Amino acid sequence: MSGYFTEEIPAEELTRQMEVARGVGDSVRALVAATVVTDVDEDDVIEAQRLIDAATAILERRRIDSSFGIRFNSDGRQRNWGNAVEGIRNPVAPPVEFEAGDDRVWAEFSLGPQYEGPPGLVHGGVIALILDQVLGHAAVHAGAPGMTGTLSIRYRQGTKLGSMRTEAWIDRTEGVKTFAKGQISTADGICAEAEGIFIMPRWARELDIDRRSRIGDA
Ligand SMILES: CCCCCCCCCC(=O)SCCNC(=O)CCNC(=O)[C@H](O)C(C)(C)COP(=O)(O)OP(=O)(O)OC[C@H]1O[C@@H](n2cnc3c(N)ncnc32)[C@H](O)[C@@H]1OP(=O)(O)O
Repeated sequence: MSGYFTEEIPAEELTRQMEVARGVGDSVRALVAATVVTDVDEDDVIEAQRLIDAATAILERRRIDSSFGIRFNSDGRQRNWGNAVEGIRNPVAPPVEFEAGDDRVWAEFSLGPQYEGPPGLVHGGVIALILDQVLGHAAVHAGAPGMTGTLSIRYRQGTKLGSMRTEAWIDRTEGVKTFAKGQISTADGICAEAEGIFIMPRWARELDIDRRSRIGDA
């Protein structure tokens, strides 16, 4: 499957590139939030738009001819900068940065006004997006990665925009299927719970173990 790359960037250089990528990503994230909630006069909006279009023209001077994909570096780090949940250079991504313990993965993060569904609450599709990723991450962490086959979500209460936590763990594995569970919570308690089945796809079952372990990475 294309979109997985191997690269050799010296460790210090990769760290420097990550700082630049995070910087531009964070700036555009702030821009997106400001665009949603700005209350300035129309002349200022039009002036801002002119500057944004100029910035876009600079970024488009040179571009890769595909989506970003996943790039594995020789120092063990990976770049998934285009990922919709974790991608540091993708302004659509909050980004959510996962941590891993013995039996689960988790992340604390914040969702701003650009993720609104019902007034003041996170859009249900955004909740699903994050739960898909955290459950998939738990499958990878358990050494049983896969593509999402089925994802079921129970929305227990509205999730207020702002700070929240997500976590996930593996319930069981059955052959090529990994059953994961997880949740999103705020200061109000658990807001949504999910169960997912992650499946090592048929084409990946043929790969060697090292390449197969990368399937769930995203
Ligand atoms: C570190 C970074 C962490 C990254 C986390 C990543 C999280 C994000 C993950 C995603 O967003 S993945 C993108 C969304 N998902 C997809 O695009 C998947 C699209 N579907 C497929 O690619 C295939 O349909 C799929 C891989 C799910 C299954 O195809 P296969 O041809 O491998 O299935 P096969 O027919 O061989 O069936 C294998 C087993 O899975 C079962 N199965 C197949 N499809 C299923 C399904 N959809 N749900 C539940 N079970 C399913 C099937 O019954 C069977 O069970 P048994 O082994 O018990 O017989």
